[in-house]
This record gives sequence, structure tokens and C-alpha cells, in this order.
Amino acid sequence: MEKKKKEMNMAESMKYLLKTIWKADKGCVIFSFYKNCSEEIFVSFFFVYMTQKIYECIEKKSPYSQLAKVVIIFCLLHICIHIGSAFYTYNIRLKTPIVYRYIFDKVITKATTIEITRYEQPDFYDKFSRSLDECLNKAMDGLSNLTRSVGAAMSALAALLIIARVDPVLIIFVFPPVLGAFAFGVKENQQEYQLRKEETYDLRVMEYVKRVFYEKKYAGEIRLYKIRNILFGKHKESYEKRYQIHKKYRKKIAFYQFIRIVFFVGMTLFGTYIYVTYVIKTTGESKIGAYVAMLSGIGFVSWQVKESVHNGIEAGKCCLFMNNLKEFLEYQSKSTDGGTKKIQGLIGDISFHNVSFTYEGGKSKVIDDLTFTIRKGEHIALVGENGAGKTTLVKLLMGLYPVSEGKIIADGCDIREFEPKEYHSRFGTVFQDLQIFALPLGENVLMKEPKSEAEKQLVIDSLRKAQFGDTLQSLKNGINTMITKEFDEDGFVCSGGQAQKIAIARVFAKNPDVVILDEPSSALDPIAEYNMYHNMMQVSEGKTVFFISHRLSSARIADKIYFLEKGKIKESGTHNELIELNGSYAQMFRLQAQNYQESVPENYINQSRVGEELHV
Ligand SMILES: Nc1ncnc2c1ncn2[C@@H]1O[C@H](COP(=O)(O)OP(=O)(O)OP(=O)(O)O)[C@@H](O)[C@H]1O
Repeated sequence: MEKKKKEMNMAESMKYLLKTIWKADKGCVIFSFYKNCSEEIFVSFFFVYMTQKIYECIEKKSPYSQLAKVVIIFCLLHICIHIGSAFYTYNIRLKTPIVYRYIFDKVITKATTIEITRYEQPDFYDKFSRSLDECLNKAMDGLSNLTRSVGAAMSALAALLIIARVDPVLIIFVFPPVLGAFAFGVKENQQEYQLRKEETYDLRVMEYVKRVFYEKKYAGEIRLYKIRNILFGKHKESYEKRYQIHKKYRKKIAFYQFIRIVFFVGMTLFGTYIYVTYVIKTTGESKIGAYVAMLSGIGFVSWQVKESVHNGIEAGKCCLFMNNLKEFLEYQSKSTDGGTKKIQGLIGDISFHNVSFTYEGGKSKVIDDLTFTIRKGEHIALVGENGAGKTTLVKLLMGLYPVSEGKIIADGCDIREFEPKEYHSRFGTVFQDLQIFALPLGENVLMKEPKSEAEKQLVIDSLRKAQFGDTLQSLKNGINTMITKEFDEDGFVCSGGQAQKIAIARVFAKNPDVVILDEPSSALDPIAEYNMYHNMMQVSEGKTVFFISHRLSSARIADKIYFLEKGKIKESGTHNELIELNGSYAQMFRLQAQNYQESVPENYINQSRVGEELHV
């Protein structure tokens, strides 16, 4: 995102992870600490204290009953601790999805409030995908590793206390692995995190290629064109880049691991053996039992330190991913910066004041110094060549993109001052790239589950107005029919025109203040197109309507037509005024009218005259 924030260090990211999971489910954190700490401390007492007791018993020739008492206490403790652990194992499986849902909710909620422009930035996708994929999985892994690390550290500490009772000097031998493991563990973590960051772009490319081969919408093009080879090439290229990145970092990580284990852990083990041999040699064999027991104790401590560091490193890796989550969730969206004002009544007049807009990274203005006013209830047609800026203009109006210069006023107020969610809710839109969801038809229209009879009827009426009535009648399950076959073999697969009709029905069902139709009829047949516009204009009586259409025959019904060219309004007026003006609009209109007349070739007409079926 734009402003680079300082990343959290490991301790801060661990705190953030714990805080996040704590907010999602307190029990998760408590159980995890309980299980891993209690088990590990018990193990250290069992191994070190019990071994020492056995040797003591042999050396002092104490009665066997004393040892039996210790064994019974340990047995009882063992049962108690593992009852708790069993409870944890049962619970943690149930709690993991709660945490997963909590983070998922936060990320998705945030993503839907961020300006659409962010979706065009690779950096946004990196953070978004890492927040979703990595953080979701890493959060629980992080907690598990962190608590195991703390458990192993506590276990090592408990063992050290037992060892110190025999000979405090022995403790010195434990410090090299602790210091080394810590210093090199941090380095390993940093390398691992850098590796993940560096490979994110290529991972995304690989994910994209995977998605293209997976999703049905690409299946046709892939079979018909040679795009498969290009995509394979991209996948291979990214795979090789990732391989090089891994090679670079894995070498360093392996080196740090080698130093940590061979040098520091080795120092402890060999140092202790030399020291214990020395002590036994100089003090005689009186304490041989206790010292031999301590040798295994030091081995245990060293193992636990290794475990603690290893788990700490793993936890650190997971926790550092929390940087992505935090940065993503704390990102201040431009469109959500201000905007708390509520709209009173319906949206009234809308005016553009010297509005200009350039897409981020774009070189030239897509909308260039536009000034005009739309009266409440006017039906406006936006026409012009491809790329003239028509879609961009309506997206600016809906507040989906922030204007670069100037302002848009609705109801006498800059639209940036309105509460974005409420402002967006006032528009009913059919986008050019409209989306149909793998949900029942009713939900696709109402955009929520139609529960009451009135809501169900509204869905049916809206579908009829959108010219979907005949198709609806043929559907066995009516508005409960599942759309797409993604989750239901009997699902209904829409044609392009049917999908457009469903999207149009959404607008009828929503009954918004302002209707925006971005080429809503491009896939409709001429009769459906005529009826759709007729219905739309009827129900939009008194509402402001913007429609973008390349079929200028439909623009005739508008109260006013704006002809856009390179982000500027070149001509405006009613259809008749613009025809009279005899400018670009009139020229385009005449060209289309001429094409329609010439579009049925002479020989087809002749053939049809002799009784053959006409297929045009
Ligand atoms: N997300 C984007 N990022 C960068 N440039 C964009 C983006 N969307 C559109 N553009 C550019 O802005 C210009 C206007 O696009 P827009 O979609 O507004 O045109 P339009 O008039 O609706 O075109 P059409 O009739 O083809 O739908 C085009 O040159 C296009 O390449």
C-alpha cells in the first residue's frame, strides 16, 4: 500500500497474534498454553527428578517404598495432565474454525471497503493474498508453536533448577545453546520471512495460471487458441524464479542451522561430559550417581532448548506474517477516510464540477475537466467510442473511484462527505462485466435470501420485468433454482443474455434512487432489449437513470444524450437536437442505421422469398 509502515518485530508480532486469537476465542489461547506447558514441565520432572531419585535411592540404600511413593505421585499427575490434554485435543479442532472465521471476516470486510483502484495494484494483491492464505493458516500454527516453545523453555528451566541443586556450575554449560540458538534462530526467521516476501509475486502468477486452468470460463479459449503454451511458459518461468529465490535463502538458512546445532549445542554436550569426568576424577566416586543422572539431565535440557528454539523459530515465522494482516487491516482507505453524512430522502440533482480523473499509474486523463448537471429524474444516455471514458464516469459518480481533480455534488453535498456504504446503496447498477453467483436464483436477484412471500413475489416480478419470465416458468424449482453447476448438478447455466436479465432484475428488485446501466442490453436480442428499456423507463419514472449503450437506437429514449470523446463531452442534447447538429453523434447514428439496413444480405432475402428458413 502506499505509505510503508514500520514492520513489527518478532515480539510485537507475537503479541499481535496472541491478541488476534484472544479476541477470536479466549479458550483457544488458554488451552494451548495449558496443554503445552503442563505436559512439558511434567516431562522434565519425570526424566530429571525421577532419574536423580533412582540414583539417590541406590546410593543411599533408601527403602524402596520411598521411590514407590514418588512413582505413584507421578502416575497421578500423569493422568491429571493428560485428562486436560485430551480435553484440549477435542476442543482445539472445534475452536480452530472460529479463529479462521474471525480473521477471514476481518480481511473480507476490510477488502470490501477498500477503493476498487487497489485491485489494480500488484502490491494490494500481494498483501491481500498473503493476509488471506497465509495469515489464516499461520495464525493457529503460530499459536501452537509459540505455546510449545514456551512449554519447552519452562521445562528446560524446571530441569535446570533440579540440576542446580546438584551442582550450579553445570548450568553454565546450558547457556551456549540458549544464546546461540536464540541469535541464529532470529536470523533464520528473518531469512524465511524475506524468502516468502520475495516469492509472493511468482506464487501469485502460479496461482493465476492454476486458476485459469481450473475455471470453466477459460476452458473454451484454452481449447481453441494456443494460450496454453503461453500460460505454461509463465508458470515455468515463475517456478524457476521461485527455485532460485529458495536456493538463495535456503543456503543461508542451512548455514545458520549448522552453526546453531553443531557449534552451540555441541559445546554444551561435550563441555558437560568433560566437566563431569573432571569432577568425578577429582572428588572420587562418591557422587558418581548424581552426576551421571545430571549428564542425562543436561542432555534433556539441551534437547528442550533446541525444541524451544525450533518451535520459537516456527512461531516467529508464522507471527511475522501477522505484519501482512496488520498492515492490511490498518490500511486507511481513501474512500473511507471521511464520509459520515447521511443522505436525506432520495438523491436529487447531481453535478460534476471540473472533474478530472487519471487511473493510478496512467499517463493521461481518462476524464478531462467535466462540468455538467443532471436534474433529478432525468434519463441520460452516455455514448461514444470505446475507451471514451463512459464507464469510468459512472464509476466516479458512484464513488467507486475517487476523483483526481474537481468534485461531484449530489444533493448539494460533495459525495466524498457521504457515508460510502449508504451512498453506494442508493445505486442500482448493471455492470458491463456483471457477475452471477453460484447461489439460488432468488438470492442472485434480491442479493439476500427471499424469506417472506412479498420478497419472493418481488423476485418473480423483477425477473418478469427483466424479460426472464419465460425462462423462469421452465425452471422446475423456480426462484430456488441453483445458478451454475458449481455446487449442484441440476444447476441452471445462464447464457450471456440470461445473465444480463438476472442482473437487470436486481435493479428492478432494489428500486434504487439512481439507476446505472452499463451496456445492459449488449447480449439481449432486439425484442428483449426493447422490452427491457420500456420496462426500465416505466419503473424509473421520477428516478435518475444513466445508461451506456453502443446501440444508438436505444439512446433515442433518453431525455439527454452526452457524447463523450477522450474524457470530454463533445456533444450533448436530445436525439433530435444532436441529429440536427450533424456532428459525431449524427454521423455514428447514420452509420449504425445504414448497417442495420444493409445487414441482411440480398441473397438471404431472395432465399427467404422462395420459402427457405432465414438464419441471421
Ligand atoms: N482500471 C483501469 N486502469 C487503468 N486504465 C483503465 C482502467 N479502466 C479503464 N481504463 C482506461 O480508461 C479509458 C476509459 O475506459 P472506460 O472503460 O471508461 O471506457 P468506455 O467509454 O466505457 O469504453 P467501452 O465503450 O469500451 O466500454 C480506456 O482507455 C481504458 O484503457
